[in-house]
Amino acid sequence: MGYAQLVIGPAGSGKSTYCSSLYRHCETMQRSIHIVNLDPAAENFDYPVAMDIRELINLDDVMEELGLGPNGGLMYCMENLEDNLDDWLTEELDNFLDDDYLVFDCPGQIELFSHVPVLRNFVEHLKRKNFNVCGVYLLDSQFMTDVTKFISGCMASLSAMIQLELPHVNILSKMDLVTNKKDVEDFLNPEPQFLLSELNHHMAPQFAKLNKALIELVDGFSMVSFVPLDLRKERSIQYVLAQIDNCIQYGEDAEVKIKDFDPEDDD
Ligand SMILES: Nc1nc2c(ncn2[C@@H]2O[C@H](COP(=O)(O)OP(=O)(O)OP(=O)(O)O)[C@@H](O)[C@H]2O)c(=O)[nH]1
Ligand SMILES: [Mg+2]
Repeated sequence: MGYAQLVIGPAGSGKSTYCSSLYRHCETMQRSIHIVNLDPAAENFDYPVAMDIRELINLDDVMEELGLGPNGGLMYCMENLEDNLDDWLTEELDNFLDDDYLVFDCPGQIELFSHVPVLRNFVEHLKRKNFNVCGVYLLDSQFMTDVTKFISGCMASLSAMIQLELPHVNILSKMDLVTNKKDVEDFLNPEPQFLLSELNHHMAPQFAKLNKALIELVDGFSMVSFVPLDLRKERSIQYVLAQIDNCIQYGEDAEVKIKDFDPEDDD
């Protein structure tokens, strides 16, 4: 059994920075973790890259040879990854041990988790290879200052969650940039009633029915919950990691072993 985080979220939401901070945190904790680059457009890395999509396909070559722009080129690369799940990915995964912990740093193009099946098939493949996978959705806290932005962020996260069908943890990134913590705290675990009244307050009266339907939808999926992440604080990283570990049952076997061990039995 392996463990994996699929780190997703809009462009610039802090995915790669999160991956490198997580790597350093685990290094300090003497915990083994491998970061995988799934972004064919990435160039600089703050973490050792354990596996790299750029070894499969090169974005510049694709753009030049097929006359595609950066986004079309990226989609082509990701579809190429999808075509190579059974050979390239399988071979690469064979390099890891049975209970290794992999973190996949994904590109930020929203298409990847809205209407193309690439990531979903990628995840299905990981599951077939016996990985416990968690979707880790990053949203920039800078976009979390009023209810309309919050709902729009929830919708994007929800569409990823539905598309991937994975245990899902929402993270509010870049908390160090938030000057007024109170503004954001309102949205970490909000009551549906609070969201609805805020939304009605922001929108013209003819949207009242739509607002109600939106809040019911978001509430119905019980996903209106974000874990704040402040990368300056070890404790914050540790807390986020514990939430994700819990989702993929990482460490539970170890815990059982400790619980089963009764020092009284020793004599
Ligand atoms: N202050 C602050 N800046 C951050 C944090 N995380 C990321 N950034 C900055 O936000 C920008 C984008 O960060 P990345 O980690 O590259 O974001 P990404 O989600 O990997 O972006 P794409 O790969 O392009 O989708 C960079 O300039 C980072 O330095 C954070 O926790 N605090
Ligand atoms: Mg990145």
